[in-house]
Amino acid sequence: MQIVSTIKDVKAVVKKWKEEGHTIGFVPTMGFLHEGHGSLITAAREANEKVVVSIFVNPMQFGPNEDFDSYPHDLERDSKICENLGVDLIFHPTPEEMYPQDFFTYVDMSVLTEELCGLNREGHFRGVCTVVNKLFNITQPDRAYFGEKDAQQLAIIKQMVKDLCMNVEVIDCPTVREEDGLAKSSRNTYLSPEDRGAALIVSDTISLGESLVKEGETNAEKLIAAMETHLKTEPKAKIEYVKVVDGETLQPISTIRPGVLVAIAVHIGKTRLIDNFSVRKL
Ligand SMILES: Nc1ncnc2c1ncn2[C@@H]1O[C@H](COP(=O)(O)OP(=O)(O)OP(=O)(O)O)[C@@H](O)[C@H]1O
Ligand SMILES: CC(C)(CO)[C@@H](O)C(=O)[O-]
Ligand code: BAL
Repeated sequence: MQIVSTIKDVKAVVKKWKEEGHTIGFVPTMGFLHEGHGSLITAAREANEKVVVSIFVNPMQFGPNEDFDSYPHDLERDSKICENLGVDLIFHPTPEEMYPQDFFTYVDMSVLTEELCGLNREGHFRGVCTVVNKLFNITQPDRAYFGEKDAQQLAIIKQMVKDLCMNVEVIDCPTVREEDGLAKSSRNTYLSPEDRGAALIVSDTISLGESLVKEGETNAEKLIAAMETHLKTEPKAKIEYVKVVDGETLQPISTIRPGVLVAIAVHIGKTRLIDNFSVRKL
C-alpha cells in the first residue's frame, strides 16, 4: 500500500493503472476510520482492481463555529486499517495542496443543499461538492463509495454526477451501527460516557419511525410529531430537525411513500449527530 500526499503522485499512479486497464474504486473520507468506512472500503475492494482511499479533513466544508480544529485524526491507525482491508493507495493531502492561494473555483448546487443540514450548515455542501469533484478528477474512479448515514450528502453527490455528466458510478453503502444501534461516526468520539448513553435516543427514534411506517403511518406530520416527542424524552437531546423529504430532491413531502427519506439531526452536548431511514416499501 502506498501513502501519497501530492496530486502529482496520485495522478502518476492512476495513469499507470489506467494504462494497465485496471478499474478503480474510490472511498473519500475525513479519516479516523471506523467500521462504517471499513464497509465502504470492503465494497470497493470487492468490485474494483484498485482501491484508493482519501483522508482529508476538508476545511472548506466546515463553518467558522464548527469542529475543524478538533476533528479527530490518527493517520498511523488509519493506515493500518486500510492496509488490512487491502487498500492500494491512500491520498492524504494538506489543505495547501488541495487549495493553493490561486484556487478560485467552486461547485455550487441549489435546491438539494437548501434543506436538512444545509439550513444550519451554510456553505457545507459547497465545500463537499467542490472537494469531491476535485478528488474525482485526481483519482479518476470507475466507482465511488458513500455511506447512507450521510443521506443528504449521498443524494447531492448523485445529483452532481448526473448534472455534470461525470464518469463515475456512485455506490450507496448501508449505515453501519454500534451493537446498541448508534450509527458509527468519527464524531462519536466527542461523546462523554453520559452523552454516549443519551445519544442512543437518536437511533431509537429512527427505529420508532421505521416501526410507525411499517405499522401504516402515511402522514408525515404525524410521524414527525411522534419522533419529536420521543426525542424530547431525553433531556440532553436538542433537536435540530426531524424531516420527511423526497429521497432524490430532498424537498419536504406530506404523504409517506416508497422513496421517502426520514432524517434527523440532534445535538447531544457539543456533539451533533445525524441519522435517517429510507422508506423502501409500504
Ligand atoms: N456508520 C456509517 N456507515 C456507513 N457509512 C458511513 C458511516 N459513517 C460514515 N460513513 C461514510 O464514510 C464516508 C466518510 O465519512 P466521514 O469520514 O465524514 O465519517 P463520519 O464518521 O461520517 O464522520 P463524521 O463524524 O464527521 O460524520 C462518507 O461517505 C460517510 O457517509
Ligand atoms: C465526502 C467527504 C470525504 C468530503 O470531504 C466528507 O464529506 C465525508 O467524509 O463524508
Ligand atoms: N460525514 C459528513 C462530513 C461532515 O459532517 O463534515
